[in-house]
Amino acid sequence: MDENVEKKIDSLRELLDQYSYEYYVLDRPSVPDSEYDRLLQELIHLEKENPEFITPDSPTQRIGGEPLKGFTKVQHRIPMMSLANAFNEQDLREFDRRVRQGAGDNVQYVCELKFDGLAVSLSYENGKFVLGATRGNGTIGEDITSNLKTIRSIPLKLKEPVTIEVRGEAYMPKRSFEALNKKREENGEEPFANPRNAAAGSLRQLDPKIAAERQLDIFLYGIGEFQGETIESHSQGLERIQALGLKTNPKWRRCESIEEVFAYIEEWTEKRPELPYEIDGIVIKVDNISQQQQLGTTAKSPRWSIAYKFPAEEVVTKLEGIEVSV
Ligand SMILES: CC(C)(CNC(=O)c1ccc(Oc2ccccc2)cc1)c1ccc2c(N)nc(N)nc2n1
Repeated sequence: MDENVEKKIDSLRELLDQYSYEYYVLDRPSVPDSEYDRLLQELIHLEKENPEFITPDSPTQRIGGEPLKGFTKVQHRIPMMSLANAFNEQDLREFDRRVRQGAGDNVQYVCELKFDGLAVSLSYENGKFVLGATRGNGTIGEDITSNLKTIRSIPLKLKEPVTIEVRGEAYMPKRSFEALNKKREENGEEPFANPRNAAAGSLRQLDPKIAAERQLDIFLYGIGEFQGETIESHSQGLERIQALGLKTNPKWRRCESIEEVFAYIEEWTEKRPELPYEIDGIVIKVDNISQQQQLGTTAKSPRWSIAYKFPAEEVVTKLEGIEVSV
């Protein structure tokens, strides 16, 4: 009897993981929600009757148990760095000149959208999600594993049993932000100023049930440690973590020159309002890893990457009838 139950539980988990991946990572569900819910209820029922088969990576374990008393500290083996800023074309040409000076003229860049959320690190051991942490001060962060487990686009099990630590940005989509603030105002609570604060506030909740209601999402954009595999370029790294079942943002692009970087910035300055999530700039990275190592880092940020920040949007406030722009 137990033999069949275990097989049934495993096949339900596999199916639910696949459906969850299609819905939350690919944004391309192959079954209606009702089918997913029916299978999940069946798995919950089977696990209740056979608790000895419950494993931490089961889809039923996403919303953990009791609220935490506090967050334990986590030391990042590889620091989580911040980005130097560029505000105009001249800053970017300066960056390009410095990169060519340090790594030679044959350099390619990768451009990515700069997500305006909370930088987090996800650790997987033999393909199982074991630790999620905030960036903190770059060296010491906080263990928010139970809250990150509630983000449906974070797989509890990778498509391969690798040991890897990846970095990315947890964020609140614009629609979730508007819905959350509407509810808060209806309940007489203080609305969040922006999706970034809302995401940070949600991940700082001690009760995972609250984080689970906040409909957060994530984009992974970097690899920290990767046991047994060497990555030659940043773009190859993005493709590899996507193949593992992790959610990356598809809008990244390889650029052969700083002129192509300008074109990418132009394109996304225009398209920014249509995006379903906030971005506050564009991140430019040298693609080749050995050139990254040649350029190295300062104490705070890599010399091979820079963030072009969009100009702060004009906020016009009416003060006693006169219009002022701040
Ligand atoms: C580039 C990096 C700063 C990540 N990289 C690192 O944190 C990092 C960490 C150790 C590094 O190298 C070291 C290795 C060992 C010791 C010291 C440094 C290099 C980069 C970054 C930061 C924020 C980003 C963001 N909001 N959006 C996108 N799209 N990309 C982003 N990329």
